[in-house]
Amino acid sequence: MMMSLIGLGSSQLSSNFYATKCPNALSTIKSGVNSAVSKEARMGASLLRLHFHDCFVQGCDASVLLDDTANFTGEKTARPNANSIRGFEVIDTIKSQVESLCPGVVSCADILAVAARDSVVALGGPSWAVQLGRRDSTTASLSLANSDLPAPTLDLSGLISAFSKKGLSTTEMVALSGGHTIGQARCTSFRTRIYSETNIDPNFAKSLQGNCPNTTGNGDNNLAPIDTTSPTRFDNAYYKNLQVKKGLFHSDQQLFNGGSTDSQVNGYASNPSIFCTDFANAMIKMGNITPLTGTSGQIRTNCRKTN
Ligand code: HEM
Ligand SMILES: [Ca+2]
Repeated sequence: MMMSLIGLGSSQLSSNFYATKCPNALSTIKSGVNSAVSKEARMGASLLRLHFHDCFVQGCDASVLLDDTANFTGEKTARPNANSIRGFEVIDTIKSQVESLCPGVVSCADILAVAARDSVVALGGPSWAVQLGRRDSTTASLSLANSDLPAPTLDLSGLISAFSKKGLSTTEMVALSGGHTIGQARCTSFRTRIYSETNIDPNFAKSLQGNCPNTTGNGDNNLAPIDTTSPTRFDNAYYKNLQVKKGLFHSDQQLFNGGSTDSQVNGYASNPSIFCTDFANAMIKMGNITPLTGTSGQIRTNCRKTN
């Protein structure tokens, strides 16, 4: 008994945290996600990415959701987030439903973790038991968002160290990168790759150039699917694309470029169920990055601002 009370960090989270405190919390979140994803499939991708961008900055504490104000600087203007992360209105809607059900009980950080899982499921991917009991930060970090969220220009060694800094292994990094099986990216995130790199399928590069002009400032926000084959299906096509040099980002193609992670990409490309298992386990691990628990932090009433 004493041992479980003394439990450290992520071991304080549990999958039944809201079972008596707010029994309908999880079904309410699931309905909110399903309704948003049925209106726009891409929203599933955007919600998955929100959880990732939360957890890599100060841990999974909903810091990413805090709005900038005259006297508060959040993470939304960080380079990887600005003009890019989305889904805040969906989280607002879910939060207000959960608040009317159980005021002051369910954290924004937990809503992000559950919404990420439900998004993956809604798009045909694996499910997992989300660990719960995270609390919300009263702070955010623009500088950590700029330094710790991986850039699409990173080489394999940079990707490995960005994940290692968060306690995630190279194997987990390759599995989590499979999140790029869904969603869209802006021209500015892949322009250099499609005009200057040689480890890219030439026809793939040419077709992307049509909607992403070479000159910076032209079409910067034009979108392309990250998984060119099935952008609204959570499958293993991302890895199959890498095998034929159709990774959209420089960083994606780094996972299959003659280096140490090629064999894992081959494994996931040929065995989708191993990818799904590894992805689910790595998501649980990512969701355990330095949560606030116990009496740390707070349960925000409005995910965009502290109480
Ligand atoms: C491995 C290092 C990673 C890098 C360098 C990276 C980089 C990026 C970039 C540049 C974009 C496009 C942003 C834009 O152009 O607006 C993007 C989108 C996305 N990323 Fe990643 N990412 C990484 C890992 C992850 C992980 C671990 C996940 C989730 C498990 C993830 C999920 C997504 C999703 C779903 C989108 C599309 C979002 C949407 O359509 O709204 N990424 N990523
Ligand atoms: Ca955070």
